[in-house]
Amino acid sequence: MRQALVAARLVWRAAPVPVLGYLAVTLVAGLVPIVVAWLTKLALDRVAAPGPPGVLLGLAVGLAVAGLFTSVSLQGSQYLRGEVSRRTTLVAKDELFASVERLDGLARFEDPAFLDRLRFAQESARALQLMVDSCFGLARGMVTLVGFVVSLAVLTPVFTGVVVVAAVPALMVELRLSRRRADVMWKIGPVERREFFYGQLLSTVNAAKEIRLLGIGSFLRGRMIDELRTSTAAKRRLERRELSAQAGLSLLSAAISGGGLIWVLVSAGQGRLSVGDVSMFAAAAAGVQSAVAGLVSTAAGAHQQLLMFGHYVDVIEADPDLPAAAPAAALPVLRRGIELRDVWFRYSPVHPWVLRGLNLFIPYGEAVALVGHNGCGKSTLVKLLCRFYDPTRGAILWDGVDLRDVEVGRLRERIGAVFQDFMAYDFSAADNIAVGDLVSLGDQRRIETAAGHAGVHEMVEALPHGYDTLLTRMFHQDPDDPGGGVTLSGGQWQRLALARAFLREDRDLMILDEPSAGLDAEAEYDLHTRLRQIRAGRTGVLISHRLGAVRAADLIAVLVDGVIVERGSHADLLAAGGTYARLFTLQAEGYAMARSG
Ligand SMILES: Nc1ncnc2c1ncn2[C@@H]1O[C@H](COP(=O)(O)OP(=O)(O)OP(=O)(O)O)[C@@H](O)[C@H]1O
Repeated sequence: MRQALVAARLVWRAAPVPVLGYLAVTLVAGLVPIVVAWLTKLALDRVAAPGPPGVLLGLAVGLAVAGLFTSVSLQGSQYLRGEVSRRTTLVAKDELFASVERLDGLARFEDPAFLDRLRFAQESARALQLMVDSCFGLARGMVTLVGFVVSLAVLTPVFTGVVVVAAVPALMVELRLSRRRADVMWKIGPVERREFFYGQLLSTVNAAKEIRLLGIGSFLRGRMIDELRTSTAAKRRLERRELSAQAGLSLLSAAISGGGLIWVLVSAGQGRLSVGDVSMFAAAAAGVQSAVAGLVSTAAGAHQQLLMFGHYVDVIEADPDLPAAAPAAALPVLRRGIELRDVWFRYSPVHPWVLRGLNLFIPYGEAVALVGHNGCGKSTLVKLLCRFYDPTRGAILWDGVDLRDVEVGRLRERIGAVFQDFMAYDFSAADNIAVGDLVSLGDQRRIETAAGHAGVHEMVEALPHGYDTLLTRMFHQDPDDPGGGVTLSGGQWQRLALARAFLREDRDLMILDEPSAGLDAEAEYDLHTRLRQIRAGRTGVLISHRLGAVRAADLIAVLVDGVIVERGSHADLLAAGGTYARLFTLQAEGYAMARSG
């Protein structure tokens, strides 16, 4: 019922007029077969016992009008159906992705069950029309059924009862089958998602290099086909089961019709029924049975679509993934600093601890560098600062205010960041930068300044269409250009991501996670010099494995096994002779050996 209500409200909101028109045409179309059957019976009776020709003519005109309506209504209902479909898909998709956008954290996107649900929800959003079709099909079937049942009951009440009662097991069987179908679709959801993943992998340019060099194309194709075989086998099993159940139901209805036909012919032979009655019986018996069969399978279809639509409802009504404080506290402009107080974190109860009671103070106006081995939790800490997850235990305090007490959007407005796995959007160069702060969309001066800070302005200007150059070869630059856009190098992309972050340089906190990993030595030196100038006196967190890049930081914190084991300036840490000193010396020796060797 919940799904049905949500669906009905959505369809009504999206397309009230077309849906009413579609319903009206559908209901009238449900009446037409009954009208035709009665007109035919009356015409045949007139032919058998001739009367005034005007009556026959009137019946013939009536039949012609019914035929005309059938063909016109078919075109009209197809248009209205299309209109309902277009409008509902638009609204449903918008609503679905608005709900996905409302998920503030990342955990749901790492939950396979949620991802399966989301895929079904997307399919349901596109196929909402099928549900409307089924419901209207039910209404139309009911109109036809009631009309024929009444017509048949006039001739033979007993036979009518048998036909109607025979529909009950059919309905039960079909409903069971539809539940089973929805069950199977849910079970094979992950299989289909994996198949889709392999398909994507085999057709994207990013994977193409490695797949070709390593020669793993047929291996991946094999895996894709294995997944497809698994889902196909499950569907085949389901359809065989459906086939045998439906064959049984067909046998039942054939036996009932055969019995009825024998009775009618015998009665007509004995003169108890007219030729028109026989034709009425044939039309009504076939009409009732096909209406019952249609109703049963439409009801089953609607039932299955509702079950699938349940995933859509679950997604749009999903609880927030990060608890929201009510009322939310105000987030002050940062003046003292950010404190991570005894922070424990693991990605889920089944994952190991990443942070284990970490304490760190990021003072206002200072640059703090995080250093540590791969996988020690540096990027995780950054994700907690942006509140993509909440600490499992402990707290993060922004000038004393717990991040959990403020609205997530307010917090993120105060942060600029370049993530280690930054995005390369298939947009123009200008838009790739402008998404860093949407108000700058179209503000060429701001975009160019940010690009200048990131040392990428000249490169972008030299592109075939300057800032308007499309940075992808997936789409055409314009319809007359067969070549598509351009592809940037890794380092060029990284500078562009930096330009995006520089649009937010006035924010309270700037996070740079490996901002120079893809840059050449000169560009790296240049970047850090610029950063020092631009970010002087501002709060920042910098992560880098190149220790030369972090030595100028006000504070360097060394992370080992989820806790900070050393903190201090470059000089302090070198003097302390601990982990940082060892790592720094190793790197410095590497360079020195390279120079001497
Ligand atoms: N989304 C996730 N779900 C589960 N585990 C994760 C997730 N992201 C990271 N991890 C795990 O958390 C640990 C810390 O990862 P993190 O990315 O924070 O390390 P890092 O210090 O930034 O490493 P690197 O220097 O290699 O970038 C790793 O063991 C990693 O496997």
